Amino acid sequence: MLLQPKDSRDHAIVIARQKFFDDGIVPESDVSPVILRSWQRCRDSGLNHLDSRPLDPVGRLQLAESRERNGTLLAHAGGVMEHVFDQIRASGSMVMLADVDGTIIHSLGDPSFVDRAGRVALQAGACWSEKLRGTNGIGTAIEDRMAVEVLGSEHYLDRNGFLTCSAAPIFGTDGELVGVLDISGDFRNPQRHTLGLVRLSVQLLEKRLFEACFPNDILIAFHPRPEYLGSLQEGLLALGADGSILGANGAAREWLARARRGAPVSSFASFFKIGFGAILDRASMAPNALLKLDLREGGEIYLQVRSLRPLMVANPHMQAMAPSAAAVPAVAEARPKAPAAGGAGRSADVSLSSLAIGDERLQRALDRAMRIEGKGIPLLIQGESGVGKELFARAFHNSGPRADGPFVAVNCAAIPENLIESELFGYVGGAFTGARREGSIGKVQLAHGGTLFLDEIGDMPLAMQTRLLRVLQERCVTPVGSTKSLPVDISLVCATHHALREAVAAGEFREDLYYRINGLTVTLPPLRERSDIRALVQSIFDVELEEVRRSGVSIGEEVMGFFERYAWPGNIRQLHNVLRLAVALMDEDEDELCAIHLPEDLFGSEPFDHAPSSARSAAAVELAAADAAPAAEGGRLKAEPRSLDEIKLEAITSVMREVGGNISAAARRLGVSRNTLYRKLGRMH
Ligand SMILES: Nc1ncnc2c1ncn2[C@@H]1O[C@H](COP(=O)(O)OP(=O)(O)OP(=O)(O)O)[C@@H](O)[C@H]1O
Repeated sequence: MLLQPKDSRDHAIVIARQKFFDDGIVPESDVSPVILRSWQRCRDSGLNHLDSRPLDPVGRLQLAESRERNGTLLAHAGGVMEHVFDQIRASGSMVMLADVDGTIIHSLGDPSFVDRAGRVALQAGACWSEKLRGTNGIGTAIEDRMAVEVLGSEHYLDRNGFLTCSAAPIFGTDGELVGVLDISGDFRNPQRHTLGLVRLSVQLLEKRLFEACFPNDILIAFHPRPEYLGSLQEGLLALGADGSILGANGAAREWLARARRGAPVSSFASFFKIGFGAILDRASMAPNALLKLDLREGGEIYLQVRSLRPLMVANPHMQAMAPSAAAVPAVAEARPKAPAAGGAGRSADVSLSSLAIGDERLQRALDRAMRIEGKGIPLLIQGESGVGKELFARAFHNSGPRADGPFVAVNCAAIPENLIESELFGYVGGAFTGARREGSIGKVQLAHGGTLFLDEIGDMPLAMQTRLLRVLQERCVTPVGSTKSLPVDISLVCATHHALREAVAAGEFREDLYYRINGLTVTLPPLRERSDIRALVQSIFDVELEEVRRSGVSIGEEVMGFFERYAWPGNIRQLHNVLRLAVALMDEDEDELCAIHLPEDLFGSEPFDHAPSSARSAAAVELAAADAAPAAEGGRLKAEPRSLDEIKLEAITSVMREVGGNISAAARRLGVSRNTLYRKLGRMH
């Protein structure tokens, strides 16, 4: 459309409306194609431009559900919207965030330019889909998947002619639509550059969503011109440790498609001339440096490695080299824990009696739990992280009458807040954006006839606590998006390392739910306070030896004494990992576990110089816990029994430490290529 003075432009649109609505003429020269396309869509769907019926906002529950589904989007959009609002505060405009259906889920600003009814229409809960409200910023941006400006009379419904709207669609990491950002104000006071501001804000938001989606992967930014690195125009790729492309932002997607002339690009290697391992080596030597690379298809590009987190986890020395990346928060593990490999029997066949190996406090907990088997009394297990709460829960299940039924574990702290509901209760097909067409069965339903284990129940959001309470009271579950309740018969076991009573007092945990889940509470002792450490060490060691088909290996008295005195901040999980690593480090001909098989970071270079006691420095304790962490994660996620490969990976970690994190040196020492080493390290996470 030609740029005209405001009044004459308004006038031209008003005339065009008359031609369109009264005479049925399509005024192509007077109206922009995007508006005209939208008018035609609205007319084809039977919408009357004179329609003035009031439109009710969606119900509170529906709004709450949408806000929960869009939790990640909301979390990142909040700051961006406030920043935008600061820029336009004086103009009396509103900033709005809508979901993919066009429902406003967050709005900022006071629309003093409209009456009360108009104000309601611009608040959270109002739906601005094109189907309901005709041509408008939000609805038309959704339909056309592009940024649009809808000024005054360009709105399809006469009654919306008081508005001017600038909106841009927000795309997720797979290029799917996740929402719309819109700025709306009085049509008599249009602001120049508003559409540009919306576009920029959406780019910023998409960038934040991208970074949040791949916190544990290698991120590289690139652009053909170095001055664009760090700008919103840069391409961003998330890569696995083997160089496979896990995600690309909009700029990267466009650019890759152009560079490969439409052919799919699945890995770094198919794109750049230089090997991925060499890039990472250079980046670890000079973090944040700009690297100039030659492309396979010709030409060159500038690139910056932003996050090396997967490699840093394997190699703590690299953290010091890449401080910006070190700040990337670890993402909670969304998958339920895989069965733990137990020293006192494997999790699949562990029973309450097999856990009893001599500690009195533990014995009391086991006795009490045995007494409530099969009686339908919920069990609450308390204790520090890593003391074996999940193993205890499995043992409780295996020892009771439901042993042949399912044991379903859910880690409430590990599931993003907006997914807990669908994870627990399931959903029907099409219940929300991103939902699988065939729907999904929730964990509560999966546990029907067996045991539902809710780990870290203290971290369950309040809204979910209410829903869970209803399920426990009514013994029925209603999947998201369904109206049908399904009966469920479950035995409930919960675990927490929080003092739940205090959480109740602080109003963070529902009191009624607290009483419902703690029919019986047992508290498992921390490892340092157990009197049966020796027996526990021996039984875990035996299982680890068996896994690598070894026998006839004993534990040196010096080491055993150390184990008994050590503070074990990571409890049995840490002990388990220390023993697993020790077995991997022992040569075939060695028949005694001694100090040299233990992680240096745990005990220092002279293992027994630092008598372990509560007097140990906090830093040393932290180191020990950190040392156990990578293996702990690996151990939790992998199904038993462990393969030789997994044991090798743990040995690689140790060589990496020895060579100070130098990938090339580690590769030389291990006799493999750097790429193989990166691949193996990547597989660990
Ligand atoms: N009695 C035991 N014998 C052998 N291994 C054990 C025992 N108890 C726990 N473990 C091992 O310790 C690790 C941690 O156990 P588990 O996951 O049950 O602890 P947790 O208290 O639930 O931890 P968190 O609070 O972090 O979820 C697992 O690898 C498990 O196999």
